[in-house]
Amino acid sequence: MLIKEMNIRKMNMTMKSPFSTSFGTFQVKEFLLLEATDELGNTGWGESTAFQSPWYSEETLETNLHIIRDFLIPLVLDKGFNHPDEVSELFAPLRKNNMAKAAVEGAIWDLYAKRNKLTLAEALGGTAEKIEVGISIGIQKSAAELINLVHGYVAEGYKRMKVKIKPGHDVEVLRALREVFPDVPLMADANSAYTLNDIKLLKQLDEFNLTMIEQPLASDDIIDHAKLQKELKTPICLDESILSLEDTRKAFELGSTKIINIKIGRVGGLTESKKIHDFCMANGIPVWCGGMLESGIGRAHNVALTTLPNFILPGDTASSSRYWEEDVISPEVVAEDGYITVPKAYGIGYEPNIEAMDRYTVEQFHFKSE
Ligand SMILES: O=C(O)CCC(=O)C1=CC=C[C@@H](O)[C@@H]1C(=O)O
Ligand SMILES: [Mg+2]
Repeated sequence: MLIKEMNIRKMNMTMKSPFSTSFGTFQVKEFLLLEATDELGNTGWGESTAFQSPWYSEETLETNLHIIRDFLIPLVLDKGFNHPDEVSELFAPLRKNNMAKAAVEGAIWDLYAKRNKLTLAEALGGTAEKIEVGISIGIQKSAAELINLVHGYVAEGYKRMKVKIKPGHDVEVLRALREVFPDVPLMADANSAYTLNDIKLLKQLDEFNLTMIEQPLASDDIIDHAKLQKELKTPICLDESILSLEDTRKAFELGSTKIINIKIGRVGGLTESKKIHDFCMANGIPVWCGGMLESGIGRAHNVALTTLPNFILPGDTASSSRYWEEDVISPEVVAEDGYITVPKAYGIGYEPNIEAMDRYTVEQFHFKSE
């Protein structure tokens, strides 16, 4: 498989409603889509999950554009690959920049699957025909508004509710939710908003029977999380702190986490995601697939990854229509009664909707080998 062309699209799409977390609020989403073409004219698609601002991680849309254009594309262009696992080996000498790497690697995984007449799920070794999904709900102005939203998502059949918390918006909100929904699978994501000084408060969360608390402490920490886990009944799930298989191993050995949220972009691609999945499966740590408010391309990659057997807990990959008036794939991703049926078409299994894509493309950068 020889990579002959790469195209970068800078996208600008507006979400139906703003999304608020402990680190900020956004509604306009600018991101990159990547298209790789081989010598036979097959194409594959990838998405960068970096946001415009370095809130969730240090990567941004612009740092990704720089790394992809100036470092990653020159490495893959005119290069032959037998398997997409070779891409992450090729990128290994370049430090971090995982979301940039994952975008390019993802396009090559899709290309590889299509070229070999496999679904991306099959290419990864996944077998599930449908996957269970939950929903992630941003911080709302009032508990009443949150309760209202949760009523709607429960009625739609989503398998678990994830709510965002931050200091001043935690115990009372969860208590209000639990009063109305005593049995709904519920978890809280703090996006690193607390420190060990908040142990007393975090211990109070044990009374709400949460499936897990996601990333309560610093985004680069695994030491304090281990101390906190000893004090909590509620399992800790690490998100931001886990950038690789190595991080996973260390967090597991320290006892910092009982569950891992795998985000393809955060860990540098599907190959690393699979390694983390396999390690967790061997060590009895359940995993689930996190979301980064992706368009259909990234969403399709998440669906494929989730078909691996240790994705035991429902992920964040909700229907396209939960985020977008119009998605950039056809058909759109649809969750029915909390399940997404894994598509049977080759590669990511959803067709890029080029007409729609063009409407949201602000700039393109094309690279072609002679
Ligand atoms: O619906 C989704 O795609 C998940 C959204 C979500 O929960 C997150 C997206 C981006 C950054 C964070 O706020 C958060 C997370 O940390 O998991
Ligand atoms: Mg998170």
